Amino acid sequence: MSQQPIRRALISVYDKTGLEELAYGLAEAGVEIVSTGSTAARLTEVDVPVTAVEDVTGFPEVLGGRVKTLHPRVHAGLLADRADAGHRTTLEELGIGGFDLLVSNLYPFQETVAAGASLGECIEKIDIGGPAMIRAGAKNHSSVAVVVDPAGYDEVIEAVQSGGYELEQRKRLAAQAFAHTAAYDAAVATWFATTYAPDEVAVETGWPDFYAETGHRTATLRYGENPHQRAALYRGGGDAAGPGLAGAEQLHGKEMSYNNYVDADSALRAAFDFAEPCAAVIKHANPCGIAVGADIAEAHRKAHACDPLSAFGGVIATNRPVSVALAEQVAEIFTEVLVAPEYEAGAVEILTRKKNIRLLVVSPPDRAARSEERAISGGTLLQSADMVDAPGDVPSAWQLVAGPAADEALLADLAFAWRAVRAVKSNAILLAADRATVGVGMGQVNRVDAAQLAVTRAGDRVSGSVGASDAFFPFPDGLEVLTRAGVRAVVQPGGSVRDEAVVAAAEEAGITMYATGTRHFYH
Ligand SMILES: NC(=O)c1ncn([C@@H]2O[C@H](COP(=O)(O)O)[C@@H](O)[C@H]2O)c1NC=O
Repeated sequence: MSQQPIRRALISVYDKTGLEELAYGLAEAGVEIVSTGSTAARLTEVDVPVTAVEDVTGFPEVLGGRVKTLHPRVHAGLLADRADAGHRTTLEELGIGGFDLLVSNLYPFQETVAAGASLGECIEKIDIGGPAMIRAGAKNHSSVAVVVDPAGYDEVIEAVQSGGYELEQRKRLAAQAFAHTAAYDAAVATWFATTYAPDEVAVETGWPDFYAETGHRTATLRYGENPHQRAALYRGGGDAAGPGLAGAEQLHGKEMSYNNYVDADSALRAAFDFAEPCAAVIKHANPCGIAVGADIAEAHRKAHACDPLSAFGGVIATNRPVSVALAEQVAEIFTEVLVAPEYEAGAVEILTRKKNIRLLVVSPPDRAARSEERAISGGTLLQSADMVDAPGDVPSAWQLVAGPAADEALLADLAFAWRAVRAVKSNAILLAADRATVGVGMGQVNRVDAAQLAVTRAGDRVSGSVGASDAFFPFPDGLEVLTRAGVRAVVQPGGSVRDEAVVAAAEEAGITMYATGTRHFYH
């Protein structure tokens, strides 16, 4: 029999959202309710008949709640397969009632850790009895329905009234239940490995001996990077309510594609590296323009001007609300995605004149809070995010290695170029003027070609521009491509064994060159 009537329910919930309505519905349908301590107290307060779990177990709730439901009378009731004659006989002989429904949610361990509670409080918020019950009921889904999310309470009432859940529904509920306890256990294990009981290597390096990433599917995508690839979006469990692209709200446009997400993420990374109003235009995860401006519309105008040809069909991110002026500009350009922290009144109406543009609202991503992951065959690489706060990222920490010191305006352009080059795939050379990119050489396998590409793209604008190189010049040749074309100042990490020759080339060309001591590869 696929449908399983609900006659007896065990309710043990920390989060009491929707509890009363659920209990009224169950009581009205004549379902017997068994509950733990404060869940039972709440139901009694609202006049719902309830049996205390202690009356079922014949054992008091003890040790400050550490032992409430951890009892054979509870677990046999959850684990007995009603289709198994032997199980039924055992329950009868022992006088144990079976449960048809378990409603439970767990102590808020993750929230307690996030709130900075003491280690002792965090330990106390590790739920033991709840996961044990949930896992028991979920294993025995042929007989028991397990509900772990208050959002499912309406469905519980519907099921009770219609004669119980179908087997397929109980299987799905069990799948959700195991996902719930798995994410919970992953959070506990991660906290032990990182904070409470890290091993020696973790203490020394910050990398725990255990790593778990759990997530919920929030979208299936039409396809992956190419039409023959399948793809979906999962939102990180630890990040569930957090900021970032995976939780962005889409206001308009077609469904986001896999490549849209990748490009929008690169665009956000670039735009939010700057404190001033900044716009980044991205294609294939590389910038075709980044600029800062007095306001966001000016920033976008400057970014777009870098390479209008490539900006066609691009993805734009801004680190400021989209103004009406910006909306008017973007509405004129074929744009796949615009992602921003907010849209000012009227901006969305202007942009939606374009049927296909995807408009996303995003809370600023907190990249520092997460390790960056990359799948490799058979494993995963983790690294801390490359932020713009490395020691050599502040111009005051740079070393002047050639030519005269830059004046304020030149230094501002160099500082802009140094930040912006981080958004360019290596090997990267970026040329800028007036705090806007004018030529980007990206993704080359040698630095000379990257320099040549940047110069070619900049065209006439190369003369008087400044250059940034994501890593040192291994030979003078790459730098010479820039100086011959008219670049007047360069910032680069330095540190090549041939630094002397590179500096000599800069001196000979009469340009200013700074060394940052910090590298920003981006692959
Ligand atoms: N120890 C136990 O036997 C036990 N059984 C259930 N719990 C949890 O206790 C909470 C409900 O308790 P109360 O009804 O007292 O608020 C639920 O989050 C449930 O997951 C337990 N608590 C922790 O492990």
